Formats: sequence, structure tokens, C-alpha cells
Amino acid sequence: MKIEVKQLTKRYKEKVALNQVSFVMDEPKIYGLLGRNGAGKTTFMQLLSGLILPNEGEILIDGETPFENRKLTEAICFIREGQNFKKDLSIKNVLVISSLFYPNWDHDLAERLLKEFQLTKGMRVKTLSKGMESALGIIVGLASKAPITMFDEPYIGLDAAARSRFYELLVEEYEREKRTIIFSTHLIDEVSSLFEEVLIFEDGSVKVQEETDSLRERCYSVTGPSAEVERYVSGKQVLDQKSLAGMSTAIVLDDHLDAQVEAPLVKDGVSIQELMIHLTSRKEEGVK
Ligand SMILES: Nc1ncnc2c1ncn2[C@@H]1O[C@H](COP(=O)(O)OP(=O)(O)OP(=O)(O)O)[C@@H](O)[C@H]1O
Repeated sequence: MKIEVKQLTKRYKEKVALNQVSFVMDEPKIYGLLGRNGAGKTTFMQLLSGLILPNEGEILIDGETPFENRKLTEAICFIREGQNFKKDLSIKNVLVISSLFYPNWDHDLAERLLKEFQLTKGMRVKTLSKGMESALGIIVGLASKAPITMFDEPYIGLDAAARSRFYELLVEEYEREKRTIIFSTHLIDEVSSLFEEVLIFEDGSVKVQEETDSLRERCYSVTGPSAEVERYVSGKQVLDQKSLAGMSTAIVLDDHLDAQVEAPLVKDGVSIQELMIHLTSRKEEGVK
């Protein structure tokens, strides 16, 4: 499904959560939503799910707005950090309700994942540990087979082994049947290898939208004698630079792919997490 975000603004009283944001997600991919706390990621996902209305602008999904649009809302599954299900429901009823709501519901997958995450149908949501409740959200998200499936920090309380299994299952399901998966996370190093495209939010705007591979190529560090580094970075976007004893390291976001660096300079990769931190650092706020 094609998602078009046009001049989208959402305000909460005087707080602008999203400010004139425009972008397109035009094909099924695994999209990573990154950004500092309060950058606007959850607000965007709530707007995309049709849970709230924007103040200005619009989101179009295959040309239609999601708010009060049953045909679209059953094509969207939004799994949040917690509180996805009513506390009094049993797991069995969560699955029944989900299967009635989502037309593509995969019963066999849900059953398989229940076993995998060691949940039993008789358990009630209110008796689940944080990790078990997250596992239930993950099961519903994957088994919904919704053409747009969103996970907003979906793994609270899940241990590292369970998180790693979730990532594997996500990729397996995606490979079996491509769909738009939008994944918001702060565990960037852990998850970024899954993303085909990343969107970096900052203070209600989208600062970067790019294929992960190209972003990885464009962002790198250069180390060497300070004068050589200065010469190299001249005219380039420098995200960070440190110098010590005549040597410097600069982190560059190059306009070009495949930049060549000649000796004595040394080029090294920069992780998506590091890139995000440098791009959205708030040094100007005066940390003393
Ligand atoms: N219901 C609300 N009422 C008032 N302000 C809100 C509400 N929801 C979000 N905000 C504000 O809007 C801004 C964006 O919040 P949002 O939850 O979208 O950020 P986020 O990027 O998802 O953050 P996090 O990574 O911490 O989950 C924040 O300043 C937040 O305080």
C-alpha cells in the first residue's frame, strides 16, 4: 500500500508533535523509525492508524485517509509498547478478536508462535509479565498479516534471546510475504540490520529518509593528521569532529556514495545508531 504523508501537523496544546511533515512510503519494506524521545514517531504511527486526526495536512493510504475508514483500519495493525489488549481478556479471546478483525489473520502462525513464546490460551492479559504481554503483541502483529504492520518499541520486558527470535520471525514472515513493516526503536544497533529504509525524526520533523545501505555508505569516519582531515572534510557535512595531539577524527555525512579516502587518512564505518546520535544531538541546549 502506498503511504503519502503531506504537510502533516499535529499539535497538543502549544506542543507541536509533528510540524509540516511530508514523505512517501511507496512500497512494502521494513522501515525503521528512529529519533530521540518525543521526536514524533508514536504520533505519526497513531495518525497513520487513524486513531487521531491531524491539525493540518493529511495521510493518504492508497489515496484514502485512515480516520474512521474501516477498510483501511483492518489493513493496519499497530502494536505499541504495552496496553495493546484489555486486561480482563484471556489470550484465547485476544486471538479470536484479532482473527475477526484482520481479514488476513494467520491462525496457524498464531498457534505456532504461542508455543514458541510459551503462552497458553487460558492465561489472562492481567496475569502476564511485561515480557509475556510484549510477546502476545508480537504474535498478534505478525499473525495479523496486515499490509501495514507497525511495531512501536514492542519488546519491553522481553529478554535478549526472545528479542532476537522476534527479529528472526519478523524477517521470515516478511520474506514469505512482503508487507509494509514500520518499526520504531531505540535499540538501533540491535535492529538496524533489518531495516531497508530509515526515517530519522527530530523535533517533529523528518530529518533523513533513506535506504539503509546508502546511508551506511554515506556516513563514515575519517581519521588522520588534523590538517589532512580538515582538507578532506572541507565542503562536506561534518557531524562530529574530535582532535588530539595533531590527529583528528571527523564523522562525515557525504553527499556522494563510495567516497575514496587516500593515505594517510583512514576511512571507517559508522553505525546507524552513531549516525542518529550525531544527527540529533542537542549540544546547543547547553549541557554543562
Ligand atoms: N496525548 C498527548 N498529549 C500531550 N502531548 C503529547 C501527547 N502525545 C504526545 N505528546 C507530545 O508530542 C511530542 C511527540 O511525542 P511522541 O510520543 O510522538 O514521540 P516519540 O518520538 O514517539 O517519543 P518516544 O521515543 O519517547 O516514544 C512529545 O513532546 C510528547 O510530549
